[in-house]
Amino acid sequence: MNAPGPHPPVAGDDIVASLRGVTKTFGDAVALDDVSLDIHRSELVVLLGLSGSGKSTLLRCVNGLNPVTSGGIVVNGVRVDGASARQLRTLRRDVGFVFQHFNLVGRLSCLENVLVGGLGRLTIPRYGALTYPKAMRRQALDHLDRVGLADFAERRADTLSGGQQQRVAIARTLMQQPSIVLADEPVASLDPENAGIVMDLLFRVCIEEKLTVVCTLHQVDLALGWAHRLVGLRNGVKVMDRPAVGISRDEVMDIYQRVDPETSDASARSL
Ligand SMILES: Nc1ncnc2c1ncn2[C@@H]1O[C@H](COP(=O)(O)OP(=O)(O)OP(=O)(O)O)[C@@H](O)[C@H]1O
Repeated sequence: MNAPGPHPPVAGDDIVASLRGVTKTFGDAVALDDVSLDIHRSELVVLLGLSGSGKSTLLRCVNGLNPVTSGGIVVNGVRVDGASARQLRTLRRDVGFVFQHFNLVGRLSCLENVLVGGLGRLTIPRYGALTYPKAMRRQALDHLDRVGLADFAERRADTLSGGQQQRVAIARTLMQQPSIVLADEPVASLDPENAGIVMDLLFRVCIEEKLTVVCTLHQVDLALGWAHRLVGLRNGVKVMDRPAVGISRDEVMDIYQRVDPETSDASARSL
């Protein structure tokens, strides 16, 4: 596997997702606290922070899975908070989601799992790979080839290793033809070697396709190697938002310092 990419310049300056003063609470727990953030087209943003700092909640707010408590989110021109169910369905067709646990249908073949990514473009449901249009089957095979799994097309997904399953999930996301990809700790359940391979693959194809990516990650070195921008969360507060170029590992590790809950707000906001 090649070394991480050289931080290619961001292709566009236009903002495709914008969060303004977003707060999300679950009962008494404040998962996001007045977070504002702009994501630019083709930008690769990595969210870092301790477990429970609000990273997954932020991703889920962006595609409307978590309604915000206050504040506003606009994605591809659509106001997510307050969007109708129909608007959300349309939005989600354009926003791919890569999950930690892959979310494949284990009893289906790899090819059919990838084809599922294209369902949003069809008007009637399909059962079995052969019921999809031939052009889509060819496309799905191409995506499997791209992630190095063309030979596994007919294999049941649940017979693959975790790393292979995540590669199928990446092919499924490509099949969806999204403009934005949200990835929630996509390699958290993989061993370090496979984590590196899968992350390199995900970032590489997203950069090649000029996709906008927001990814939560605990692997700081991978984030430093690939991301255009690093955003740090601590106790739901945005404590860092910087281009990845020029930032040191120590500065990134600062995000992971535990803080006294009595003073966390003040110290976090002052960063
Ligand atoms: N559905 C929920 N109900 C209640 N509390 C929740 C819910 N989802 C998240 N939280 C709380 O919100 C806070 C942020 O959680 P979140 O999962 O966003 O953190 P995270 O940074 O993604 O953590 P991890 O790295 O472990 O995935 C935590 O205190 C969590 O317990």
